[in-house]
Amino acid sequence: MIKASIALALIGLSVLAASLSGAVGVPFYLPLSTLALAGILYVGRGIPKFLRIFLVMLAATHLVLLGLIFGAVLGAITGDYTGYVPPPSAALGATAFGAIIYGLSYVPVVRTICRITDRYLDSQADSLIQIPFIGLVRAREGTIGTWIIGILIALNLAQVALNVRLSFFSRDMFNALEAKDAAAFWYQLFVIFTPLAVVFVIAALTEVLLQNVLTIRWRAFLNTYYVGEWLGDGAHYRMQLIGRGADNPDQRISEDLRKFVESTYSLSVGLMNQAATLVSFVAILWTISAGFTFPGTDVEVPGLLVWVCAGYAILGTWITHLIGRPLIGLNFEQERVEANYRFSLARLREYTEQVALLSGEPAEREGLARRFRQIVDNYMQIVVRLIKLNTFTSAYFQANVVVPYILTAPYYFVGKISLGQMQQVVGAFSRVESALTYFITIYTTLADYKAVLDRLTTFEGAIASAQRVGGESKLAITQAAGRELRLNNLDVRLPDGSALLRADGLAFRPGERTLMTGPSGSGKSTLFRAIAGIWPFGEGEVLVPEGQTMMLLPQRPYIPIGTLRDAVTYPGKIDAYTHPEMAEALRSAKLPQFADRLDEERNWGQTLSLGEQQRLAVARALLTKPDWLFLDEATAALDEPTEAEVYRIIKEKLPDTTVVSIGHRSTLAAYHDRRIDMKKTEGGLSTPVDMRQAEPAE
Ligand SMILES: Nc1ncnc2c1ncn2[C@@H]1O[C@H](COP(=O)(O)OP(=O)(O)OP(=O)(O)O)[C@@H](O)[C@H]1O
Repeated sequence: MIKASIALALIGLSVLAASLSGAVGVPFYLPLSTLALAGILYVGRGIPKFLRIFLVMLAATHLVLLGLIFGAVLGAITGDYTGYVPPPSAALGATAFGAIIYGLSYVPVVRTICRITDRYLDSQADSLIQIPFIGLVRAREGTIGTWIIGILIALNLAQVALNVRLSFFSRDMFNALEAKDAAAFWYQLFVIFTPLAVVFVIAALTEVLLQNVLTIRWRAFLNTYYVGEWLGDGAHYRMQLIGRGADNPDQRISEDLRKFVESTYSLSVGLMNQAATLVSFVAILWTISAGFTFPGTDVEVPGLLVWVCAGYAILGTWITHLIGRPLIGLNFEQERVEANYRFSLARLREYTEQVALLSGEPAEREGLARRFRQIVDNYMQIVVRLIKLNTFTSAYFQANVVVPYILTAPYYFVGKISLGQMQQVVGAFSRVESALTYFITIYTTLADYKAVLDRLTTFEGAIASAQRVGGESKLAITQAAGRELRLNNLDVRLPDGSALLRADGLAFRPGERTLMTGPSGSGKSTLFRAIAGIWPFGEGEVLVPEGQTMMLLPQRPYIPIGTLRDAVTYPGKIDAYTHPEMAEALRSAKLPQFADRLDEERNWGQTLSLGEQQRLAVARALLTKPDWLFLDEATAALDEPTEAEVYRIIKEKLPDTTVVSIGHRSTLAAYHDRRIDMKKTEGGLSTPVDMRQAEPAE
């Protein structure tokens, strides 16, 4: 609060300096505006780092401008200064921008942007960067990002300054032409223009290079961060259990992060560039307009050209908006129908076998054609709209060429301005006009950017709730001495809080093979999830023998995209096992035909039958040799003789592994020593009952 008041007072000071500058002059307002900017910098120490970079760079610009102005004053005294004299308003502009940036740090949406951005700028990760002429430099990633953004801001401001200087070159060159002064003309061309043009090209190239380096490094950092948060501590699974803001994480991580980085850069630096351009060239137009009278009258209008230019830009943008407005909805619709079509194709690719079996190709073709027709129909509407819009914008752009001449010609003919000044107005007019147009049309980009920001924040929110649910879970997995796995006072619930099952004192003993049976939906798989530590809803304790490894095989195993070697070693490291070990595991798991295809890369999840996928998972278990192996209907797709063979192999190859299975087939009982049946109690709650104890005859 105190800081905001100080900043407000400083902004007031800077405005006061602005209003008095005309009356009191440079010596008065320069120290005042410097003091104001220094004050804003001082109170701005607490604002987000991203905004602070802009503040610091503006302060630096302010100092450079001050230097130029003092140089000019000094030059005027000694009489040999011929360079560019920045108007006092330029230094004041820097102060005003500083104040605006400080104010922005209080806007909620800007704070959200800075929160995501500062994550990168504060990154402590050790990193390397290749700097031309210096070589590889080691620094913290956040420091590298901060420096690149700082340099990019400086380059953008330098380009604005160069444009301003070039507009004076244009004035002087045309004045030389008008005066038929050949020496002055060549001087302007070679001594003034050429070095400026070289600097301009170098600045533009450096900007392109740095901008691309920045966006990819920034995106890489955010990508690692978001993927880490999403996958960390099982948040990805819990997010879909609680189901809030969890849709399409793929889009959020790939698309939205890319758009966030690109738009944050282009909007922030772009806005600053356009604002600086606007202020600089408005100052030029304002100065040249001095003494201009309203056409046909004797009334002097201060800054006449500025008002005409603003009116012209607003009128043009307004008409563009009226004609182009439907394009926003049409483009949105186009993205939607394109996405629908893409999704239909991807779905067809996934279910190609089912479609072929049902001879569903004609139906698919018709469905695809219908969806594609939507693309074409919408596209045609866009084309019609674009033609209307282009008719106006082309005419407007053509008019842009002559309008400034029409505006200034009368003043030129009466000798109020020189040909050079007329030329300078033409350039300044187009820059002010395009800067104003940029501000007015940016809202469509902002709407898109806001949507990206919302998707990222809801995604973060979903990750945070998933982490909270995990952290606050009263369902404890405790490592304990001893060799038994024991459930103490365990109440497992559904995500909505309703009770699902209760187990107290149930123990799984090492070496004993246990089969869990029970009606579908009674909670057998959920109990496995609780034991594995991924189910957060409920309370109680699962005592796990200390230091022992656990592996759970679900009914449909996950097969990653890649080689068979990737699939069989998942989630372990690919080089954790030798080629013969993997081949042997596949042979033991009754997949001998794949033993020499380990390096073949294909979508194995789609190629292998469900039974083969289940045997592949068994091969993983044979390689991993866990202390505890939980099989959740993990052999349900196998024929009975193969299932029997798989259980025999597990017993033979993993003699020290304790097996707990879930299954419905009665034949499974033969491979287990003990049966636990999930019974429903009167309240609808499930509870595991030890059938060996309950029915000793079995
Ligand atoms: N993420 C979830 N959200 C809501 N309810 C769930 C969720 N996961 C499971 N359930 C519910 O919990 C109950 C138990 O499911 P679970 O898969 O554990 O049963 P199961 O005994 O293994 O069944 P089956 O023998 O058919 O595999 C079911 O009624 C199921 O609908």
